[in-house]
Amino acid sequence: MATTSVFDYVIVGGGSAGLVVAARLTELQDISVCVLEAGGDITHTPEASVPGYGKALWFNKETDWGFLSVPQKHSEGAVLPMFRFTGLMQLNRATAREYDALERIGNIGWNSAEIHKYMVKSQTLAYTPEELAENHFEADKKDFGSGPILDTPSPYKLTYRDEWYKALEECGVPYNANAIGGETMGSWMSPIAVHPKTRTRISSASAYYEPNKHRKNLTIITGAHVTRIQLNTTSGKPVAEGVYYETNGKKHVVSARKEVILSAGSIQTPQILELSGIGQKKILDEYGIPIVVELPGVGENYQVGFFVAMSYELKPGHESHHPLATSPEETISTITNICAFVPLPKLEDHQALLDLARKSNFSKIPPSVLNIQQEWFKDETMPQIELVTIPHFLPTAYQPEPDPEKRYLCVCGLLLHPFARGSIHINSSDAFKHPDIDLSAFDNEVDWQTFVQGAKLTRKVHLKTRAFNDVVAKEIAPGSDGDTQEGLEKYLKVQLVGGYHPVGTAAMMKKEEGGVVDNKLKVYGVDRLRVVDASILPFQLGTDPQTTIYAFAEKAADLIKEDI
Ligand SMILES: Cc1cc2nc3c(=O)[nH]c(=O)nc-3n(C[C@H](O)[C@H](O)[C@H](O)COP(=O)(O)OP(=O)(O)OC[C@H]3O[C@@H](n4cnc5c(N)ncnc54)[C@H](O)[C@@H]3O)c2cc1C
Repeated sequence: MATTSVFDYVIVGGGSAGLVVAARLTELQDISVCVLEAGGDITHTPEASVPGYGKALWFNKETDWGFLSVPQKHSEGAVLPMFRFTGLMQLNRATAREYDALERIGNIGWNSAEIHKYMVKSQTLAYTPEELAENHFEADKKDFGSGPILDTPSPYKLTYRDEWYKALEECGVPYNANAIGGETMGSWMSPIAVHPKTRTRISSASAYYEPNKHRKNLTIITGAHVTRIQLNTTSGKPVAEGVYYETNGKKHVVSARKEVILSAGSIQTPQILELSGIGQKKILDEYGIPIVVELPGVGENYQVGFFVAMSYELKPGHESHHPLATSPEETISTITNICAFVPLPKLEDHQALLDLARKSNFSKIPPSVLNIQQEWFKDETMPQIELVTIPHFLPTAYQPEPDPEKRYLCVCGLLLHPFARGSIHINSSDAFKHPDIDLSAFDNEVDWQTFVQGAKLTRKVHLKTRAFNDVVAKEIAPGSDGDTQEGLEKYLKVQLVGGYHPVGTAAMMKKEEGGVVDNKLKVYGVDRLRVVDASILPFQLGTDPQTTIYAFAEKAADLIKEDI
């Protein structure tokens, strides 16, 4: 086995977080960084750069890992696809209280003011004054800086946008003119990450890597599958000295003079830790991996949220994505999302849900987090359900093919703060074998009943409001099956999708509560090893996570620089 090279920092994973850290560290010219990415560089392929082509990447071996969950025993044995490709590109932020909760559970220096500072650093408001007015978006300039991620409006105009806002208002959910200012409750249109001139997707690859790829101190090796961390255990506390990886069946090791940074995402970061001997002894023993650091929280605390989509046919005169459209101008319409963030009191039967939550025992949730989650559940303004409209056809058993003459609307209902805690663990010592991904979907009645109420709200908005009466011709799915409690619940179980936002498997929490990293993102019990990706989030945020992950990675880069 040959040592290929030595760098100051080795980053595992060139995704959303990893490339931000690489770009910021290599601003220091005397620091060398190597990023190892298992996938290829797809930044300029039409599938990755044209907004709306995202679906072409799902289940595509070249671009998606093809992860599947283990059968979900509380959801009729469903095996859910766990896509790992970013498809939509909504740039949303959580409420300020959610970021403050990071500090409330013991992570000093992680609060809304601090995260806001890094959101400002990473994001630029790229709306013209006319676009702000047209989108009823009262953005505050202090929430943006001149960072590489551009927040832009979709150029596609929805014919039913204002009716949708009014329909939500009829259901008690007001319009929110600045939902990225710290309070997300309400309905609004999400800013998107699409370049205003080229109409190409903005990602950490296009925004943080492309402009800096000429740097002599930045090396990216693609097709490099990291198999484990090189740990030196000869002098007391184990030290991360590099990583082992494989390219085209050839084995390599790359050394890190200063640190190894794991940014392999919520599914593979815990996998790599376990393969390296960091995790639960019982699991590592089972696969013959010598234990280096016993850290029971690795791979636990997995939260992903859940969603289900419903499908509507629009009345003549209303526009949406043409099912056969492929040009960038046309496919961009599929990411023109109006969304609504709905707290519990806006759902029917919310008192019953509160009673249920009070009586339930969530033994897998650490006490400090559970207190906060119960507090949010009661909160009049903390969203628990998100409705997202995606203006295109949804193939279902009810109607597998679109009628090209007609226009459709698909609406997803998401459970934002699930009480379920799943896990991701290795099932082999082979680094190429997918780990067991268990969402624990609906292992508790509170999640399930809240999800059902969210679906009822979705149907009410689209079928029972005056404002939307002239917009929807009919509901295709679940259609009349949704009129009975039994029929609706069956539909939700069959159409359930595991969320796209996995977090929590290397949580930034106290070690005794199941934490894996401290507030400097250092792995407990190991020197020179940090985690910087979505896995550090100890709880699910009620938002799309990308902007938060960029901000976390920006902060992580500063934390690392402080130690140089
Ligand atoms: C379909 C879909 C749509 C989404 N839409 C949105 C949205 O609209 N807005 C939003 O905010 N968020 C969205 N998300 C979520 C967002 O994409 C993720 O939360 C975010 O990318 C997570 O960042 P990360 O750095 O933790 O992991 P990733 O971005 O997944 O990066 C991890 C990287 O590590 C690499 N890697 C893994 N294992 C290894 C290994 N062993 N060796 C080498 N490299 C490895 C992976 O290939 C990957 O490139 C969406 C997600 C999906 C799946």
